[in-house]
Amino acid sequence: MNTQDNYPCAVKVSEQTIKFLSQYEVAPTPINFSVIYHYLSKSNELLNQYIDEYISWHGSLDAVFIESAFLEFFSTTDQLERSLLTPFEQTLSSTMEKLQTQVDNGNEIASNLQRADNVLAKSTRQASFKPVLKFINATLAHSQHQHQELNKELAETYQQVKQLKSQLKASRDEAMLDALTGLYNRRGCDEKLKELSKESTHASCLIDIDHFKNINDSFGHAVGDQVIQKVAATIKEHLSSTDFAVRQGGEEFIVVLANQTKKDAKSFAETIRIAITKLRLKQKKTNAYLPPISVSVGVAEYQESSTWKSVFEKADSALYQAKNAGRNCCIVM
Ligand SMILES: Nc1nc2c(ncn2[C@@H]2O[C@H](COP(=O)(O)OP(=O)(O)OP(=O)(O)O)[C@@H](O)[C@H]2O)c(=O)[nH]1
Repeated sequence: MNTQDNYPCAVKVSEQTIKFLSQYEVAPTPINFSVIYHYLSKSNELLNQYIDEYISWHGSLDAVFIESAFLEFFSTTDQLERSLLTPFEQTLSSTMEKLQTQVDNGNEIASNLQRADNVLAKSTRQASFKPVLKFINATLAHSQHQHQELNKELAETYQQVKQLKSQLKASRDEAMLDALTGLYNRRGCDEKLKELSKESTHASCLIDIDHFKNINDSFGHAVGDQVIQKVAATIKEHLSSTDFAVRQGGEEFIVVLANQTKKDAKSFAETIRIAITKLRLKQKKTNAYLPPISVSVGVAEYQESSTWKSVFEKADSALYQAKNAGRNCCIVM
């Protein structure tokens, strides 16, 4: 059953999941919910076999087994969010709505009872109904109180799910970033490239710090790291909202300029190159200035029939030429 894009179907399976879990007296926690939701939607044959075998052998289910199924069949944060948190959040939200409707209905009944009570108060003949009315009122009040308490608990769980989702998003975003510079890493680069239109023209700049080994050798690795950070910050300052920058590794960076040509990229690369030559970096320990820094840049263009792999290879050849041409320059291919 494909519940992915089918909201009514997903709600139905969510409700069946809650019933199923309560039948086996297993709490509807996000993990239990997710595993059984997938089991009932028959989205994974192996998962179904795994659970069916356990039930036929033990005649029951328990949270420890369900957690083992979770570890076996669900692992990445993406799966976790898609398969577990989102359906769980939807079910919680629809359950809360239903409860609220019941509380509202209860309020209406309570006000009707109050009206009946007022009428009876004026009549001495119907006095025997009064204790009955009182009993119904007390039962209703008790049930409403329970509903409200349950709703409060569900609202708290709902908040926890929301928090978990934003933590997952933060950790997913973090996994796409380079820890030293805050630019995208290779994985982030792959993800960002997927967002670009395959039919448009884009440009790529490959930027490499010149003679970086000398900086490390003369001032140490920590200063080398600070130079990398400074160059990354300079690149970042010049990006528009549609561009993105990547630390490809070591002292090499990629900038992708969305919907721009290699001519645009050349002028962007020149701006960056000049800005970097103007940096005046001081070593904190000695207060001495570091020698001027420069970068070489290779530019290549993505067109409709290109692959990004071929574009980066072209940019790499252009960068190689820029290094051979004496560095501190930009070559377009
Ligand atoms: N500080 C620091 N150094 C790094 C890092 N990653 C790589 N390196 C160093 O960067 C240096 C790169 O040196 P090379 O590839 O020879 O290039 P280069 O000295 O910049 O010379 P050209 O590119 O030819 O101008 C090596 O010494 C690496 O050890 C890093 O994360 N931090």
